[in-house]
Amino acid sequence: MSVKQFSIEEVARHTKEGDIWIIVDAKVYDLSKFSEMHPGGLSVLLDEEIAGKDATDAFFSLHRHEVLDRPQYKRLQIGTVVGQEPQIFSRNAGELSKVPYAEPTYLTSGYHSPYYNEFAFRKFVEEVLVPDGQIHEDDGKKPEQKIFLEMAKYNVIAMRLGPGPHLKGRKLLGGVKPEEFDSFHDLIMAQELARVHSRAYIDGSGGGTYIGLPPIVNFAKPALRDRVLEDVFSGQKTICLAITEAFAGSDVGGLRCSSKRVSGGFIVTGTYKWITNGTFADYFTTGCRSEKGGLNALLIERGPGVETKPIKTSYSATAGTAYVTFNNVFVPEENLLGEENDGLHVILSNFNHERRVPSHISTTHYLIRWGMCCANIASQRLVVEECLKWVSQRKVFGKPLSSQAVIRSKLAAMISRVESAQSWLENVTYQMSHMKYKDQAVYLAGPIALLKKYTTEAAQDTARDAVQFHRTAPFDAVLGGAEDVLGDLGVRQALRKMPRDVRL
Ligand code: HEM
Repeated sequence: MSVKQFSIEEVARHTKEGDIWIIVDAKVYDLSKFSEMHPGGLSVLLDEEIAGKDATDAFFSLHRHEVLDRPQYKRLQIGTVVGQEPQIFSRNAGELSKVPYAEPTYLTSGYHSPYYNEFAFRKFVEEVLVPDGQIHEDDGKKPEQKIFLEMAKYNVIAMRLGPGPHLKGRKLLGGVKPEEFDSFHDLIMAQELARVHSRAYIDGSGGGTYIGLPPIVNFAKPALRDRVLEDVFSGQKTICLAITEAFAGSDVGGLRCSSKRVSGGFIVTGTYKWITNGTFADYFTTGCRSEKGGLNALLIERGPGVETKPIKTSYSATAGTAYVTFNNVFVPEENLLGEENDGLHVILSNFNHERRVPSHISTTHYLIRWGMCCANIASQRLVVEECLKWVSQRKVFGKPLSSQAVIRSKLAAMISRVESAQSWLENVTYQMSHMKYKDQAVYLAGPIALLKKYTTEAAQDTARDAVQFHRTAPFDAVLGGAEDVLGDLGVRQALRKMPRDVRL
């Protein structure tokens, strides 16, 4: 389709209320009708530097590029400027970013990595998960059923459980052979999933499976295991892990929910809180107190006596976080996981991607912590990319933010943090993929705990720096002058007042 072309002089004739044209990146926009509805107001568009002019710099100093890609604004474009070509393009789904440090080195042109072969997951994330994620991050609803089916089609649900025998015989996304799927594939998936920009949605689309299914893989009787695995891996049903109580928090040893032996099974009564995916899960992997004082690990199926209510958390309700009540629920014998009264072992061995391994309380969560590090570091990298873009396009007093040394110094710290965390993560992942499973807990639980500590501390520093660039929360830290700018102002004033007659 040919695009209409306008001369700069023609655009310059449209400068009045009800008749405003502007140019952004060689594209001509007719804002005549939109100007009344413009969230930034009419007057800024009527400004003599804007109406009828090339407003590219002013536009990118205030908006993200994606504003122009939204259908309702895209149609405001009526043509292009004669002799000019657009220079700014959005990255297509699956493509790599060209912004420095926006990709780990193994994905950056010109760099090498000792660790990775190619594995394409980004296209799936950006084409399938991102659009649905953006909708449900806002409306708080469960990810669409078609998303579970799409993930199932490429065995993504099974892959999100990490390497292990559950992948055997499956055709995996990216053509990876099941026996070759290792911790680095796992890392790539976790990091690419962070691109959805919605932690809650990622949890909603598989968080419960990640922690609720391993006990089934490892401890359920074959008939139950095969049925549940088929239901979950095919995207038909979902599972969650219910082991945190209002009374006990995450202290599984202190669980109060009770399971009483009856003919053919157990009767379960109790409540669980903060259960990810609980509002919609079909299966609940639980630990319940046994009459002998230990725990019974049971798979409870949604049915009579099972009630789930959403609870408010600090992230979106799309994760399906629930308060779960079991009221005299009958659980058949075949849904017992592992041995009776030995549920603590089942629960503490959880998060193992592979077979049954004796576990120790202090090492229990190391794999889940490793997964959190992957996602967290990837999110920090996204922040670095956003900040690099913003400081280059945002103009203050006629100069980009990046012209300020204090801004560049913050960026240097952000980049250093993310690169060091990624290198440490890759080293730990290399150990994971070369160590026998039973050795991992012994050698890696400590380093992963430290990596997690370093990563989350770094993320908080990076988030604090980033909001200074973007003029958003934390409220008082920016209102009345951003901390870094005020710090610089204070020191510069002190330096001006330095007496000439003092020396060390
Ligand atoms: C194609 C043209 C434009 C479209 C579609 C557009 C759209 C929008 C939208 C959707 C917002 C809400 C915030 C956001 O989503 O980023 C916004 C805010 C704003 N726009 Fe525009 N805009 C256009 C051109 C301009 C121009 C040329 C200026 C010139 C100065 C301008 C000034 C502003 C201001 C001051 C705000 C408020 C920003 C803030 O709250 O920080 N806009 N615009």
